[in-house]
Amino acid sequence: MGLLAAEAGRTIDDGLSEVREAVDFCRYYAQQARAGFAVKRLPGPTGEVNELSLHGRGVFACISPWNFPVAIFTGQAVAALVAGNAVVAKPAEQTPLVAAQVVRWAHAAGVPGDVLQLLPGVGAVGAQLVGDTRVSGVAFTGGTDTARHIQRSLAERDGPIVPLIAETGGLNCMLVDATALPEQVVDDVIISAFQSAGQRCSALRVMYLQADIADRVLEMLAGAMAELRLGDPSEFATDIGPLIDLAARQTLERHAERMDSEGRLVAACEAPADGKGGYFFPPRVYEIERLEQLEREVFGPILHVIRYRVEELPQVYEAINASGYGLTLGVHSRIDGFAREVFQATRVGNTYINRNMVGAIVGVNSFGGQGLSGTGPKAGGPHCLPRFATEKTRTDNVVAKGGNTQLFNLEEE
Ligand SMILES: NC(=O)c1ccc[n+]([C@@H]2O[C@H](COP(=O)([O-])OP(=O)(O)OC[C@H]3O[C@@H](n4cnc5c(N)ncnc54)[C@H](O)[C@@H]3O)[C@@H](O)[C@H]2O)c1
Ligand SMILES: N[C@@H](CCC=O)C(=O)O
Repeated sequence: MGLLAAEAGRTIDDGLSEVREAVDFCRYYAQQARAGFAVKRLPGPTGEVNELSLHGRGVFACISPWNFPVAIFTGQAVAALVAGNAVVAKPAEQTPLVAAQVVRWAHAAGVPGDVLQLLPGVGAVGAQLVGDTRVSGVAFTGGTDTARHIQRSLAERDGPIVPLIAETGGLNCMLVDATALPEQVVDDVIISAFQSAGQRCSALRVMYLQADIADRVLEMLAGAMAELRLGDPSEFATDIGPLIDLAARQTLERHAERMDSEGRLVAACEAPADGKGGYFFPPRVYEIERLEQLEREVFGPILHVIRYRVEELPQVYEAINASGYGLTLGVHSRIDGFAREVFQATRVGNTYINRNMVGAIVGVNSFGGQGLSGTGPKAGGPHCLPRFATEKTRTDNVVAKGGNTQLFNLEEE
């Protein structure tokens, strides 16, 4: 957790949840593999034995981002390993030290060195890895544009056709209706939009707020933001640490400049008293008119708010689906029917009702999106491991060896 704070700017809370998630991935995938990789007997005509089994594909390239440099790095690698593959793990260029530490521990725990190899380097190193025909599958987590590069590169490659598992970004929305409890909304919005300095793919980017309660909720949100403390991520008193690097801050500054003219600034947090030791960006909330004003994911602590009237809900669902992203979604309402309607009307991977929308737990909130947000299967979910494997069937005409012995063992009913 110390290394996570120093290298990735993760707060103590973030570090704790990352370590826990990494451990959860190890235990969950081990359990899933024991249950799911057992040979399955398939039905068939008498005298013929049919079996289905799962096998590793070969070498998997696991390419991970800097924002969960322990949990995602570990989750990808252990899923591929437990499915019977060897792994070349390429961490993000911003976080090679934590990755090296995880790999050292894996080797110390008994994973052979030639079965799990660390390949630190910049994006071009990942590109070279993907282009190598000895790689039999790619698990990627990162930006949507990078996933597209990888998909194109795999399509152009000679040799076997290999799977790409890609988990990417989101333009995540929350719908808050007039029956929601404002205090709970504000707590959950603060966590969803600003925890980890908004550097989570799952983070809330756009809150749709029913016009009838908007002023009150925004006033409370501004009050809660005034309590947030930015600073050294290794201090317990810190709520929000720095951004990952200067480029990230510059991107947010450019976006904020555009929002200053296109939107209305509702609230902004205080910069840390001593802004040294990191690229800080105090959280901000802007009110905007339409979701279409955001063309892509804004990866940091900037929340956008759109007021809506009940009769506009069909257009709200349409806008969310038309964005093409589909990662996380929040609903705050005390009307079950409304939450159900939102769930059914939107094409989104993870919907959270009356709670925050980050911090998916392995095996509980199996995580992953659709459309521009990823290919699936969900990380930490029951359908994940088979995608890392290849399937074989074995059909044996046992009659040819002297008969179907099973018939002799049948008991009379
Ligand atoms: N859906 C999810 O589960 C999930 C989880 C975490 C982060 N993310 C997304 O990740 C992004 C932030 O992470 P990032 O900035 O590290 O993403 P990124 O796409 O820039 O980099 C991710 C990884 O890809 C490598 N890479 C870059 N170019 C490559 C190429 N051409 N070929 C192969 N590999 C290449 C990088 O070196 C890094 O290891 C955000 O968009 C966020 O939403 C998604
Ligand atoms: N699984 C994490 C997000 C991973 C992406 O950054 C969450 O649910 O908050």
